[in-house]
Amino acid sequence: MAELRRVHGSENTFFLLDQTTLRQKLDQATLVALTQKITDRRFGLLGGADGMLIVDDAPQATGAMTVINADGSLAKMCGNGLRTVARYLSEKTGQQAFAVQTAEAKLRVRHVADFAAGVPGYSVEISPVSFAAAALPFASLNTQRIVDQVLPALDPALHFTAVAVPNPHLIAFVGEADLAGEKLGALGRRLNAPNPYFPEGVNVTFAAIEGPHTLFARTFERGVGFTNACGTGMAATSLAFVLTHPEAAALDQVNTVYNPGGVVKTNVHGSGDDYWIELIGNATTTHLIAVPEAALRQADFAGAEVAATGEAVAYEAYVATLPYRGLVAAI
Ligand SMILES: N[C@@H](CCC[C@H](N)C(=O)O)C(=O)O
Repeated sequence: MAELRRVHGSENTFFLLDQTTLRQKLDQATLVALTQKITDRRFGLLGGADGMLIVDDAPQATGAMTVINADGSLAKMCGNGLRTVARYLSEKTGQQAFAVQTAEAKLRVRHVADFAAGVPGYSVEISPVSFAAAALPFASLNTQRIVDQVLPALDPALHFTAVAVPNPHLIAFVGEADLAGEKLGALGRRLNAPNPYFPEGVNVTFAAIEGPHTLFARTFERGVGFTNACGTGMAATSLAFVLTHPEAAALDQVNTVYNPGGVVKTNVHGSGDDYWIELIGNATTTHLIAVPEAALRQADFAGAEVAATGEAVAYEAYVATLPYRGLVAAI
């Protein structure tokens, strides 16, 4: 039997598969086909998910994480997913603080004991950070760097910041009306279809500044569409917040970033162009799924045994205590 987990960070949902527990590892094409089928919102397992997290061995880290978006595309990083992988590896190995190998970097992760009552929390490092056009990549925008800039080709008035962490993000600070309106979806769809500006697509986040060190963020994700939260998006947005709104945010200060699925804490560190961001939030396991390995290879879940962990109840009770639930309902 193979074991899968359904996990989430701020209700950004994934299926987690540890390749090291299989008799024979799944190849890349099989993993992509499995991801597309299991995450499908209409026909997938447990209502689908936003993507798949593949755990594997790593020579110089406790484990490795590969991220596959719901559409089958590979992602360089996933902040919410990394917290759930950190939890999985922490419980597997007994380690509280260790490193996980991701596509471009070995990142530090650690257990956070006091995130919220009944809600396991983890802290993860988001890096490397780059503003270079080639790192996102972007083109045809008459600039080599986008920080607090109006880009008439994208919108006549919004001020954008673009940063790779190392997956690509485009951020604009907006009023709450634009969080709920059509603008984010239209821009996200446009920049994730064939387009001359972000040829590999981009995660687009709109964020409202709710007070000092406080944001509400909503993301249209590359390879997925709207998600309840994007961890790297909230980390990248926190960096943009520090750089463009010094009256409300600063380096080495904790930010609270609310999102449709919950809340995270961020802290931006570094200087010059050398930044990294700490992302702290829940790492919730909602289901354990046992499926014969042969069926897993065929993405056949007809005989899967699914057991709820009960953690969803504690998480929902926690989220109900958070502010901005009226805004969430309007989104
Ligand atoms: N939800 C994730 C990001 C997942 C990858 C993204 N869609 C991409 O393709 O870059 C997060 O929590 O960071």
